[in-house]
Amino acid sequence: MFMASTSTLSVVPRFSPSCNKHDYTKGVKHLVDTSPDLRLIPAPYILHKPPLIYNPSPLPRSPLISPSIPVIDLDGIDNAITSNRRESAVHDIASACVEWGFFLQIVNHGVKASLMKEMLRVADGFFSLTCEEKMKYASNNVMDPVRYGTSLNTSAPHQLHWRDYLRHFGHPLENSYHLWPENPPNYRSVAKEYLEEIWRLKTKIAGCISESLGLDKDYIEKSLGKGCQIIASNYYPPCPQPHLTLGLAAHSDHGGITILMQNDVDGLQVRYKDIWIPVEYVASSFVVNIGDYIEILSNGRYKSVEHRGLVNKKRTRISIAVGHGPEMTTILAPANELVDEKEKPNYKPIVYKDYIRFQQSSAVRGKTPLEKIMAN
Ligand SMILES: O=C(O)CCC(=O)C(=O)O
Ligand SMILES: [Fe+2]
Repeated sequence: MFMASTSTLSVVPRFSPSCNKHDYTKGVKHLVDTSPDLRLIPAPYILHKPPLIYNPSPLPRSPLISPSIPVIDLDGIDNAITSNRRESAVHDIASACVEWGFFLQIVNHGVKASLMKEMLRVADGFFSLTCEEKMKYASNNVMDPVRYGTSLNTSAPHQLHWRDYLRHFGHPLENSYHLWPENPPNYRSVAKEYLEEIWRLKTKIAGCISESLGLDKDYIEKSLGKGCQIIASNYYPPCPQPHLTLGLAAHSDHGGITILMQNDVDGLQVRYKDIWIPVEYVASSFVVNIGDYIEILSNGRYKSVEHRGLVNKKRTRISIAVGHGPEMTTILAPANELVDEKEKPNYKPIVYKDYIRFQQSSAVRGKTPLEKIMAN
């Protein structure tokens, strides 16, 4: 979930109890709401040479240089009568992996459109609370079960990004439900229903990925043990100079399977070979990508793919990413079935919790954290 460039401005967001103007730790929404004439973005948000590093202008839609993200239809994949539907979904997933690493949009996924909308509404409601109320959830500890914050998810010094976020654990619900935001008043009930549905959807997708790797259908699901689910709601307000900054720097996700939905404002891009492809909004769909955990488990057959978030001048973008990984104490390592005498493990074993801490202990993103644990 994070940043590839190096920083020299070294702005460290620090949290203080009062809500003074231009205290950037209060969030970028607070900055925008309290600066009606904001025409230039403050210096801490300006990234070095962003047009060169990030090329944020939308790419022309030519099939040669701008292929579209594969769309996979999950309708009927668990129905014995339409078992060919499953075969074709598994086949489509395997080819998307070869072409894209693993990054796709899914439709007919079984989650009600009304619940998706409601989840977006309560996330928006949270960001619209007073600054004082949001700051009750602010914390500098990246492992805290509930956190409101701004910019990147690290307490290391970094240049600011045009994003506020709310992150908290989901499944297993009993560990953190009582700590989730109390407002808006229906936040907890809607987020609970949403996260339970997304957990089930993840199980369906994990089955297809396992099969496409030639593993038993429940291989990945079993490998998660009790599992770990983290929801990150991202809020990107309009930005007067979007070409000078980013909402979220290029990163790969640390977990196994991320299921993301967004409002109808574009901004997500995925790295395809060496160019950035915009992920266009498809109503009622989810964007699904694998993270570092599945890259490791597959011994590199499937690659976690870098993605990033751009901002725009006109409209607030909201995205809700739900990541799924194994229990925190799990040792990440390639599946035994996928390594043998000829094919050695390509990654050094590491405890999941330590990998997350390692990834979030610095502002260096891209795929650098994963490269650091590669075996050769
Ligand atoms: O805003 C987006 O679309 C990307 C969010 C994301 O990649 C994340 O939260 O890990
Ligand atoms: Fe991400």
